[in-house]
Amino acid sequence: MSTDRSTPGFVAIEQVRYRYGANDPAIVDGVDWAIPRGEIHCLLGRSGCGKTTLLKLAAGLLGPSEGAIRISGEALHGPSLHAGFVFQAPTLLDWLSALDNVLLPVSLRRRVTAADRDAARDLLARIGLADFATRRPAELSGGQQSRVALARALIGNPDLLLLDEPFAALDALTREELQDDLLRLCALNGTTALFVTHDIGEAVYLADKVAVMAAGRLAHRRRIELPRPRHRDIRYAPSFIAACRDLRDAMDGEAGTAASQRPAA
Ligand SMILES: Nc1ncnc2c1ncn2[C@@H]1O[C@H](COP(=O)(O)OP(=O)(O)OP(=O)(O)O)[C@@H](O)[C@H]1O
Repeated sequence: MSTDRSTPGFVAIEQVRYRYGANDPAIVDGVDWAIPRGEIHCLLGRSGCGKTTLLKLAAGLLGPSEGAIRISGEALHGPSLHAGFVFQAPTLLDWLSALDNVLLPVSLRRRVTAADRDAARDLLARIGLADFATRRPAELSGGQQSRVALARALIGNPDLLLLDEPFAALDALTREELQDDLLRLCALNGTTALFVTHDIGEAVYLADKVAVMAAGRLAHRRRIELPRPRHRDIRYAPSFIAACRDLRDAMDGEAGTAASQRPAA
């Protein structure tokens, strides 16, 4: 898609509700959310509050029970062709090299060209894996596997990147490096991203805007005004710490509210 990347509401989630079964409670319960082109928005919330379900709705992997999801103004009726995905586990194919894993989305659609191979090598180089292109996943560390998964999601230069706690299993320092890789690659292509996490610091570091989800609703939203490009030193800035504290308070407040709304045992 070649429309203006500054158009507001590139991703528009409009009054969306979702129930897994017709008589089940709404897991996503009346969510409104607009993500302008080129922005990174983070969805923060405790385990089980509905984050992955909302991400699957945004991906078109689930269809809303009520409401609509639009990408660039068009209602989504199935898996989005314009989105790249990064899941909690890297989910690489063991028998393919790192390079061929990155090229997988292309090879599933058509014959891989020399230009595709160059693009994949370029992506691997940008995330520090230039010398690992021929290695199989088992010969890579967890952090390197996550980098390959990120490169695979970006190979088609998607307009939208959807990430579901992609770095949760990594140690803290590797996670910070991956966050920097992600910010660099998104900035390079103006990629719009929706990133699910339960880590407050990760959300503040990455996001233009953070939404706190509790019991299926977006209970609190906060724009993150920290300058870009962001550097890891910013994590010690008073404004960073204040944003983390505000979001933590929102999560604690919503946890109390959600608990008080649960039926008594
Ligand atoms: N396929 C399904 N069928 C029925 N219920 C489901 C299904 N998938 C998820 N749920 C329920 O929906 C609720 C929200 O799940 P979801 O995975 O969206 O939460 P989450 O916030 O992403 O949690 P986590 O941080 O632990 O991944 C949970 O109560 C879960 O049990």
